[in-house]
Amino acid sequence: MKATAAVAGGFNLVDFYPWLESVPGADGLKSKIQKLRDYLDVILDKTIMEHRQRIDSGGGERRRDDCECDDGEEDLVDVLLRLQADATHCTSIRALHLQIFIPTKLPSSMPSIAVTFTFPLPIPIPPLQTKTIKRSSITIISCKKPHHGHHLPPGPAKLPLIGNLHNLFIGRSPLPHHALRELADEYGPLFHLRLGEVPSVVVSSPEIAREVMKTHDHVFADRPRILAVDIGTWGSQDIAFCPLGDYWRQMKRISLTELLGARKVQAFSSIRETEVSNLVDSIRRSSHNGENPINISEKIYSLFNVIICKTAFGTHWEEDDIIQSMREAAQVAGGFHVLDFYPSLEFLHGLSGLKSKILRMRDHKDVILDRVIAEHKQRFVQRRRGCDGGGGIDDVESEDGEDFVDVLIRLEEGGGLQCPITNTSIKAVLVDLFVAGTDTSSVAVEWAMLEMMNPRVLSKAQSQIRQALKGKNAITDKDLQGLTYLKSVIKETFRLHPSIPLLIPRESNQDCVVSEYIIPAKTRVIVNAWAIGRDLETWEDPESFVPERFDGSEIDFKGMHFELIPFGAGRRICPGISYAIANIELLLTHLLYWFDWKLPNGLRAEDLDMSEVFGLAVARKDQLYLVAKSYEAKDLDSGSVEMEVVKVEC
Ligand code: HEM
Repeated sequence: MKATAAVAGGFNLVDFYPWLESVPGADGLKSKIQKLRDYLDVILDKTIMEHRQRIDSGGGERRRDDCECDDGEEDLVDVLLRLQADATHCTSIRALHLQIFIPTKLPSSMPSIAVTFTFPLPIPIPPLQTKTIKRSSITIISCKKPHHGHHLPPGPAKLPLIGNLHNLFIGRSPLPHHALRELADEYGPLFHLRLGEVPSVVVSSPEIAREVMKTHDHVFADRPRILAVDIGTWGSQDIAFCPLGDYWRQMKRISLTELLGARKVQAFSSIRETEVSNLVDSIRRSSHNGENPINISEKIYSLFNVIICKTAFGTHWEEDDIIQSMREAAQVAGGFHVLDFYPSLEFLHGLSGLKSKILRMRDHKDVILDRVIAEHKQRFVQRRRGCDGGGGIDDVESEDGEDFVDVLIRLEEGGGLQCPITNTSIKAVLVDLFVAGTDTSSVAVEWAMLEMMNPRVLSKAQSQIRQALKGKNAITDKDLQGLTYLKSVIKETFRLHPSIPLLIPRESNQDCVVSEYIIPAKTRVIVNAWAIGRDLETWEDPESFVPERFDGSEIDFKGMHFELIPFGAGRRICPGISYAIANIELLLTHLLYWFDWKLPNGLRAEDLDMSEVFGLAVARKDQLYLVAKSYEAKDLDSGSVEMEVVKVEC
């Protein structure tokens, strides 16, 4: 070490005549240094190995906080090994400058030695501000970092190859939104993970959600490419997963103005009202005078399936292969398949059989949707011919009774779009709307019904509805305005059970500082709306279902209040909010107006297993069976018609 210090002083002949370096053996310095280095190599390798062994045998279990503070436990080798293990820091480092003072007896011409080593990439950069750490005779006094001192958010240590997948899948809840909340409890509301190959951050507080989805929305509005979804949507030609760009902008605008806007939601009201009335009849029939508990989950799902089919395609398919393949598409869209975390290993999708399964599902959808589009195009041409009074395409632009396919064909035929619509993009958008519009709404109603098995909430909701609609035989959208308690029940349901608990993943398109941490470009951003809805600092008694918490509160779910974001926020916000809420409100009003509900066999809500299954939309694992006591409109004045309930199958 002394000898190293002496040559590092820079008073050697070769330092003044750099060209001498190429002269073999000039002033003997090179060979001297090489000898020194070889000697140090042996000693330092041994030292590093000993430290590594100590860390591996338990010293490595130190908590992050302990490691970061200058607590006298770590020496310099420990610090550097810890940073090396935490590979996340490699991504943002430019260089690490260590200036080392070696206080030793030196030639009198040199009062002390200050040697600066500059380590190039990928030496990891420490997650600390410029800071002095004294360790025996060595002092790190400067540490240059990019991004003005910002570093990555905290997170658990990464393992080679799998990164933090073990933190998600081993020893924690099997449901990603639960596991991620547990991690947020340890690492805070913004933490960093490497999921396989994918650098990710997880957002678990309203404040950080606001920063990501509002302040820096332009940075975080892209979507990661999820292979299964990409194949299933003909190369992400849909709206939900297509990359930010002109195509997405155009299709989002079309979805908001032509497909799901207020005018269109109003235009679809007759489909909604007819189908909900049909469901009421079907429940009356299936309850067999109250003898059979009803599988309400199935009924609700079928209803939303019919409604979306009719609004999208103008017709309705029974539950068959295509519906099944749409449902399976929803499962893979969750983006938590382990293969999604190894994008460079696409061939694994092939080996696992996932790719061929998705291709099979897509081929099946291809056949059916090609046929649907061809039929609609034929009808479009006939309508154009029928009204060809010289007006051409304008004559068929009457939007009455248009379903989604009609609208998209009209826009395709009309031309003039920045990004032309093709049959393939129509198919991708249809799959999107079907997947996004069915399960999401049906699980919301299912959770609402389940939470209303709390008799206090149920009777309060029913008495407001029955009071407001007293004597009505037909209920329409217009009757729903004043149903404030029902609206609070829906908000509370979304708070505790957001249909898509982790929203749809986002991806950053450039480096960005959030809450004083740097989030590099191409980081996957997961917003845990489920954890935010249960945040202890935001909500009082967050685990309880209390719709009254919204009394007199302005909080709603339209993307302005980041404590409640079941539909997301910012430019990627769900365009189907009005459509979904119109369906959900009408259905719940009918269910509560026409029937009294209870759990079969004297069960209470707290007896139910609330376990969930993960997919794009998260439903309860078990289907919900309920018993209905039916009311006829005429009975609302004169009292209830009792329908006995006997059998229980749960
Ligand atoms: C309860 C019902 C629904 C819930 C909870 C829901 C939730 C969501 C969420 C969380 C997102 C991602 C937002 C973000 O990244 O910030 C989303 C996007 C989307 N939703 Fe919904 N949704 C529902 C119903 C619907 C319906 C009925 C449709 C259409 C028929 C629909 C179509 C879409 C589309 C196209 C996107 C992608 C938007 C984009 O990426 O720009 N959703 N939805």
